[in-house]
Amino acid sequence: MKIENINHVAVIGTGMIGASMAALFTGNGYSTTMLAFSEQGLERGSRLYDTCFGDLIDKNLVTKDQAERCRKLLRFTFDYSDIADADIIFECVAEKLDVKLCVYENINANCKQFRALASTTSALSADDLAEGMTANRDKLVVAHPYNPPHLVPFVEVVKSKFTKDEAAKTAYEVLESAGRKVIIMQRCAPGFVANRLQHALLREAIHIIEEGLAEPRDIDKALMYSFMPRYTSVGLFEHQDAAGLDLVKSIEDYLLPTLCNGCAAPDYINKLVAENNLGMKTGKGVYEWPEEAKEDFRCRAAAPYLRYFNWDIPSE
Ligand SMILES: NC(=O)c1ccc[n+]([C@@H]2O[C@H](COP(=O)([O-])OP(=O)(O)OC[C@H]3O[C@@H](n4cnc5c(N)ncnc54)[C@H](O)[C@@H]3O)[C@@H](O)[C@H]2O)c1
Ligand SMILES: O=C(O)[C@@H](O)[C@@H](O)[C@H](O)[C@@H](O)CO
Repeated sequence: MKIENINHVAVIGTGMIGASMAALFTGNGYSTTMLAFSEQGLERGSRLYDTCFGDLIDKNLVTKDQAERCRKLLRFTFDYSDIADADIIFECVAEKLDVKLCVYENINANCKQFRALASTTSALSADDLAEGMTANRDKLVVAHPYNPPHLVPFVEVVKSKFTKDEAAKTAYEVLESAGRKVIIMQRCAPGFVANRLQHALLREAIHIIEEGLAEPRDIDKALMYSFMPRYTSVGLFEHQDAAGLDLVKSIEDYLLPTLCNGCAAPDYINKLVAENNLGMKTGKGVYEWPEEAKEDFRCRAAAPYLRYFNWDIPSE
C-alpha cells in the first residue's frame, strides 16, 4: 500500500536496475522520476521499463490498462532540479565508487527534502559510500535488490555508521509498501548478506572449474536440480537441523579445508574480462549469448519469482 507522505520517488540511473526499480514503484502507485545521463541512457531506460511491463502483461499479472496507468506516473529527466522535491532517492548507477559519489554531490546540491538516499550497490560498503559524501551522510543507506527488483522480492538494507534510523526506516517502509521482503543488517559489511553467500558459492563453483573437476554446464545442472530449489520453500538452517548437526559437523570438518579460500577474482574470470568476454553485454562470457538465448534466459530467470508478484497496482 502506497505510503501517503511519499509523493515523489527518484531513480537515478536508467540501466537494468534503475528501469526495474521505476517499474516497481510506478507499479505500486508512486510518482517516479528517472534521471538519465544521456539520450541513449533515457532511451535504454524507457525500453527496459516497457519490457518489465510487457513481460507482466504477457504473464497476465498486469493488464494493458493498468500498465498505461502506471506509465503515467513515470517521468524522465536529465536535470537534478526535477528531483529537488523527491522524498526518497534510489541511486542505480554503475558499480563504481567515483560515479556514485559524483551523483551524491549533485543530489546534495539540488535535492532538499529527501528522507533517504538508497544506493542499490551490489557490494560497496555503506561506510565507504557515506565517507565519500560531503553532506547528508545520515540519509544514506544501501538498499541492495536482486535482479530484476520488480520481480525479486528480497532487498537487504544496510546502515552505515552515519545513518540515522529515520533514513533506514524510510527505505524499509517504502520498499515494504511495494511488496518487497526487506532485512536491515545490524552493521555494515561488504556484500551484505545475500551477496556474500552468492559470491562464496560462485567462488567455489569457479574453483571446481579451475581444478578441472566439472564444466560450467554440469555445475549449473547440479545447482538447478540439487539443493537450490529446496531453499525456495525451506531455510538453509532448517535443512541443516533436518539433516542433523552431527552430520553437518562431520562433513564440515572433512570438507572445509579443501574448499577455495581465494581473496580476489579468480583467473578464470580475469581471463574472460581481459578478452572482453563480459557475458550478455558482449555476446560471450562463460557461455555464448545470441539474442534468442538472452530472451530465453530472461524468461527463465523471472519464472520462479512470478508467484511472489504482489503489487498494489493503482486503480485509477
Ligand atoms: N545487474 C544486476 O544484476 C544488479 C543487481 C543488483 C544490484 N545491482 C547494482 O545496481 C547498480 C546499477 O547496476 P545496473 O546493472 O543497472 O547497471 P547498468 O550498467 O545497466 O546501468 C548503469 C547506469 O548508470 C548510469 N551512469 C551514470 N553515469 C555513469 C558512468 N559514468 N558510467 C557508467 N554508467 C553511468 C547510466 O544510466 C547507466 O545506465 C550497480 O551499483 C549494481 O551493482 C546490479
Ligand atoms: O544476484 C543479484 O541480482 C545481485 O546479487 C547482484 O548484485 C548481481 O547480480 C551480482 O551479484 C552479480 O554477481
